[in-house]
Amino acid sequence: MRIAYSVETVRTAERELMDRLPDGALMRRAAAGLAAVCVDLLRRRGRVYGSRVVLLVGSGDNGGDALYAGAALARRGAGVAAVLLAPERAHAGGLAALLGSGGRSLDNSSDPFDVLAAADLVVDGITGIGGRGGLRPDAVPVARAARGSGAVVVAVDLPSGVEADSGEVVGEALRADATVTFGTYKPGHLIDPAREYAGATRLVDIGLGSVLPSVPELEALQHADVARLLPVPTGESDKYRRGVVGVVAGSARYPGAAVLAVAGALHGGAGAVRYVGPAGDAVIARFPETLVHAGPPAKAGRVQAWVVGPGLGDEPGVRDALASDVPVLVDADGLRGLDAGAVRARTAPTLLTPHAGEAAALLGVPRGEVEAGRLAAVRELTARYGATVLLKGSTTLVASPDLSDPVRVNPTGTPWLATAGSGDVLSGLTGSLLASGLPARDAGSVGAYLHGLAARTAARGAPVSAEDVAAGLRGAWRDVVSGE
Ligand SMILES: NC(=O)C1=CN([C@@H]2O[C@H](COP(=O)(O)OP(=O)(O)OC[C@H]3O[C@@H](n4cnc5c(N)ncnc54)[C@H](OP(=O)(O)O)[C@@H]3O)[C@@H](O)[C@H]2O)[C@@H](O)CC1
Ligand SMILES: Nc1ncnc2c1ncn2[C@@H]1O[C@H](COP(=O)(O)OP(=O)(O)O)[C@@H](O)[C@H]1O
Ligand SMILES: [K+]
Repeated sequence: MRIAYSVETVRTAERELMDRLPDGALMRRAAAGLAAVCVDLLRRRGRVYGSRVVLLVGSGDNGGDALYAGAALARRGAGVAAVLLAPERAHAGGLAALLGSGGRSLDNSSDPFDVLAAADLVVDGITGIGGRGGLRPDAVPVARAARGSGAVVVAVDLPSGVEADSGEVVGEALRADATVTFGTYKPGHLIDPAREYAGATRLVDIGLGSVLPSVPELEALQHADVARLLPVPTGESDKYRRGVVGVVAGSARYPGAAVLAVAGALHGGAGAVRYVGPAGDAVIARFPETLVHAGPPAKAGRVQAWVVGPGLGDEPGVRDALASDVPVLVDADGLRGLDAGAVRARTAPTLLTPHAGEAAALLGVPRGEVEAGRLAAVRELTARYGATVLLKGSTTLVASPDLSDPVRVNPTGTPWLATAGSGDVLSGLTGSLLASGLPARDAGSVGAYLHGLAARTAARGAPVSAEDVAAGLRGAWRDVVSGE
């Protein structure tokens, strides 16, 4: 499991650890890890000795890390120059170490832009967890010059300008090729758009693990975590014990959504899929194993979980599903005008699966606001609806209404998933996991994980259709179980 903590928690833990260690020990550990990554990157491009390294140094400890790492690189023969954005406030110990190791700081007469243009590697130490509100105007020109040079850009702790706690990028930020972070990931490393600015992220152990609380802010499942959650039939199982998932989807206009949701549902571990709606013929033609019923859901027979909404148009069904006493996943058209009171009144779990546009409509805000602030949006939705929410998109998040549960971030997936109908497959799959007994947060995060993995494997750099994603689900399940 990859986990992330908020800045406040990280600072508290750092203080506790610092009290037990000699002065400067944490920064030395951080800088050593940072220097090792820089050495590795320089070696891949040639060699360390004689390479040209530029440090962008802000006024805080983030700049201190950069200076100490720069000193280590200078000792190995790199030519290291520091661009001090606030010369009088640069980390004194770090600056002394750099100068003492043969590095230099650029004074006012030197042109940082020439030096940046010739750099092999730029270390971004402008801001880390202390940065707020995007890069300040004085930092913008050097940040742009760094990005515009042919150098590899390595961010210290976080790409300067991104918001560590939310993953938001509210102004200009410096896009890195790699980010070296310390002690633990922060939300900005896992959530877009900040995650994209970070490039490949490496975590350096500085001993913080022993003082961090047991419950993180965010968690990202990995193969082994998902494998433990997958429902597997035993000798005692029969199709009803494995769970029946009811799919209320499709309309005369969108029969395909019903087919795709059923395709997903057939791969989620339930023992049977019951389809309810007007697209029964299309469903049976493709999946004869489906139990079809024209509706309404209340008369369709017992199920262990409902999926309601994909391609539903104005067809009925949402109210029936919500009135049931089993878990319900509400997606797509089912989310239109969804009554928060009706959801809150339910005794069984509800899982809402909006994309950014649907989330924005539910919250009454512009879509861009949800895309820019995914974590805040998913939390607000769980609070308003008292339901578990899976917010789809470039970073899929799953949050439960219980605030003590870490928000789950899905680490699989590919932008090729942005294709019509792939969300229908996800809702069928996730509903099937709900029917086989997974709690809503687990069903949502396992569903997103398998879905993203199937898409990534199916795509391998080329476009995929929603059908391809559904067809890849069995392989994804096998990969997870076998640990590949
Ligand atoms: N604590 C520890 O044990 C360890 C900490 N470590 C390291 O310390 C880092 C945190 O250091 P930090 O707290 O000094 O803050 P930091 O990120 O350097 O920036 C704050 C400074 O930047 C400024 N500033 C703010 N916003 C800005 C903007 N938009 N654009 C430009 N400038 C802006 C602001 O200045 P002011 O507002 O005062 O003008 C403030 O002085 C952490 O990320 C990690 O790298 C590691 O060594 C491991 C051990
Ligand atoms: N840029 C992206 N990167 C990764 N995944 C994405 C991106 N955009 C969309 N997706 C994923 O693609 C799927 C699209 O679902 P949805 O928007 O409901 O489409 P549809 O309604 O056509 O089925 C979701 O699983 C979502 O997380
Ligand atoms: K930085």
